[in-house]
Amino acid sequence: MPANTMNEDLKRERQRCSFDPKELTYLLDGGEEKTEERRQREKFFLDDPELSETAPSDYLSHKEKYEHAVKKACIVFKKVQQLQAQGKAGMQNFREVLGGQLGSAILRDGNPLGLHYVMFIPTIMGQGTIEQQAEWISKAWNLEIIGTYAQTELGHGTFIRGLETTATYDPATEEFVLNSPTLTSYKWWPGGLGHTANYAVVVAQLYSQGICHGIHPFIVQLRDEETHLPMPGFENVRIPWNYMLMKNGKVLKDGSYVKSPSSKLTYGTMIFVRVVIVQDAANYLRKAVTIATRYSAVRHQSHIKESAPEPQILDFVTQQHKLFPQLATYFALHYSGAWLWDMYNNVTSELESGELDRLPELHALACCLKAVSAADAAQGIETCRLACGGHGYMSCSSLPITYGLVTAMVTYEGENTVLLLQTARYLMKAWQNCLDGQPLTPSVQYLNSVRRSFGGVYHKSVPWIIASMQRIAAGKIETAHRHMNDKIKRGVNSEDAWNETSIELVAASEAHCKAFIVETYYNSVQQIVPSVSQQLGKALTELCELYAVNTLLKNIGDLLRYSNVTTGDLENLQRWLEELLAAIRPNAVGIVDGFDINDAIIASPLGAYDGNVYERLFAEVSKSPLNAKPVNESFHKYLKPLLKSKM
Ligand SMILES: CCCCCCCCCCCCCCCC(=O)SCCNC(=O)CCNC(=O)[C@H](O)C(C)(C)COP(=O)(O)OP(=O)(O)OC[C@H]1O[C@@H](n2cnc3c(N)ncnc32)[C@H](O)[C@@H]1OP(=O)(O)O
Ligand SMILES: Cc1cc2nc3c(=O)[nH]c(=O)nc-3n(C[C@H](O)[C@H](O)[C@H](O)COP(=O)(O)OP(=O)(O)OC[C@H]3O[C@@H](n4cnc5c(N)ncnc54)[C@H](O)[C@@H]3O)c2cc1C
Repeated sequence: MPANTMNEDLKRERQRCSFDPKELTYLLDGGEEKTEERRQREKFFLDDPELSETAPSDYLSHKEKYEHAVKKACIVFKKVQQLQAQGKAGMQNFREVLGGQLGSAILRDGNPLGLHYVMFIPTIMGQGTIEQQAEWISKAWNLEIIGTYAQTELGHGTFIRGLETTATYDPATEEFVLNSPTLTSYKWWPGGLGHTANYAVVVAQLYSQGICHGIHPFIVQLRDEETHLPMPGFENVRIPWNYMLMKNGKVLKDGSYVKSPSSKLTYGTMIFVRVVIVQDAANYLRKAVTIATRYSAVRHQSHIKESAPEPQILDFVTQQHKLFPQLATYFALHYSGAWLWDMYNNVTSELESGELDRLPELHALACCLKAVSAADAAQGIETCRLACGGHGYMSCSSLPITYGLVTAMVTYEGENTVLLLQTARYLMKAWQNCLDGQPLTPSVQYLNSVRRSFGGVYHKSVPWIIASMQRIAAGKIETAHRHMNDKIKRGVNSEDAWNETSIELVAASEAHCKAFIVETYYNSVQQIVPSVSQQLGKALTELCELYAVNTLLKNIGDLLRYSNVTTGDLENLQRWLEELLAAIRPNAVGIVDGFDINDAIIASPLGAYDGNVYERLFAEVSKSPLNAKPVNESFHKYLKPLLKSKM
């Protein structure tokens, strides 16, 4: 590939952009200094020859992939320690390096230590007493032990009250006896459980004095610290009394049980990971949309006008309609995720001082935001793949693997439908409170005002769209609530009525979440615009408007059902959408440049900064071991005899 050549189309795109992409980068990183620190950090890892790929891991066997991943995870860990020693990395950077987009670029096939950092350590911090934290945290930080989070069993992932593993307290020896007596009680899915971890937080039903007290977390050693040989399996395994994490519920040495202020505090780590997922989903989406946008600026195909040369595929308005909403969705999830992170931190510190009031609202928001961000990012990444035609299907494009990582988010840490139903539970109570004139929490305040009006007159503004989406959400909440209560009045018991209404309940939850995202995104942009250049402010505003208009247009049926919108208003909305796509078009490449994702993290011939798509694609396929020899052995072994036999 010729060195230092830049694709001519991308050069032109960069000249057309109305703002300086660096300004966007600094905004997203939190300042120029932060950008510089991030870039240095990335360089520190990506320039390490031991971490850079000599050949794509696609061509390795499963076993080799695992061994390769462990080797790299260990190198990464040592490098993080070096940074920490120099005061250049904190907990947040740990997450970025080990779990964020940098981590996923270095450890393309998964991080064997991921669960150690994302769930094992946070569980000890959130559920362990001060003494237990003192005992376990430094060992875990220094990787003297490697942990995982073993909750899901073969028979149960969602319904954790139904877990079968038991931990029975024996006061005579001051030990817990752990048992997984059936096939369905085997722990199944925990990351790193098979070969990497030597300890786990095991979630089990606590029995003491003959009474079951529900699920609780226990630290269990899985493998010998020296030989790494597995400890005897989960049949009557004894662990010391103080291996039960007892910050919340406790068993005293005599076996009496002291209840937690809320049994749901045991579910705390899950809330933490759901909050983290919103940001991660956004970051994976921005990587995919960077690839697809740059590719679409470089790729020429077909005609718009027969007389003109083949256009960049980015000039097809349908292509813009595939990609630009994904650009906007990134920002929407980024700002909603940041908002949720702040709320999480505030509520967590309130919990520390015994205040539990805001936990239900946090749970309701974390559930629906995790579900919607995972689903929308997965769908958005798939749209980006399709937007790259055949080349997007190639594994080296990085789009299939990115989709694979994000679609897993739909299932893990609470399956999406199940989480939306948790939010629906909260919304049904909120609607009842609204009817009863009871106070409402901030995120559902809108129900009060929307209840009184069927809709305002159309005006071309995001506040009108927010109001419309709130009307849709309130309408759906009201309908589900009414339908469920009608059933109950007709004699259906409340649990069956809930199940029978659950399609509408899930839809209500999604609508509530979408209204929340649009409002949070809009408020964030309103706050930012005065502090940035007029050009960047305009670009950010257009993206926000696009997200709002496009989301509303995707819900035309609901809009017609729940507001007094006219068909003329819908035509106005469609025109507005088309105007926005045209306005964003010149800035599209500048926006993804502003994301400032290093080429090694992009890891796709379609999306590199220089736009040398075809040269890079060719270089990539040349790496396949299949292409090393002109004739593969299988020809002589199988094809040739078959061809001969036909002669
Ligand atoms: C630093 C390095 C980084 C490295 C980075 C590497 C990358 C790495 C990527 C990540 C990788 C992750 C990998 C996945 C790891 C797993 O997937 S771990 C397993 C996760 N499992 C789950 O999420 C299970 C989902 N299920 C559940 O959460 C619960 O069973 C359910 C669905 C919430 C139901 O629970 P339940 O006890 O039956 O509750 P339910 O009767 O429905 O409700 C009772 C009450 O509790 C409330 N409630 C339920 N849950 C909660 C809660 N959490 N809080 C507060 N209240 C709650 C309800 O709102 C309800 O309230 P009321 O309406 O009665 O007032
Ligand atoms: C990549 C990956 C990594 C994971 N890592 C871990 C880990 O490290 N540790 C760990 O403990 N677990 C882990 N898990 C397990 C994960 O948390 C569970 O798979 C998840 O919680 C879903 O539970 P399930 O598999 O039992 O699905 P199920 O609950 O069996 O879901 C199957 C279907 O049933 C539906 N359903 C279930 N209950 C309800 C309901 N109440 N109402 C309506 N519909 C319902 C669901 O919507 C879904 O359509 C991981 C899973 C994956 C995929």
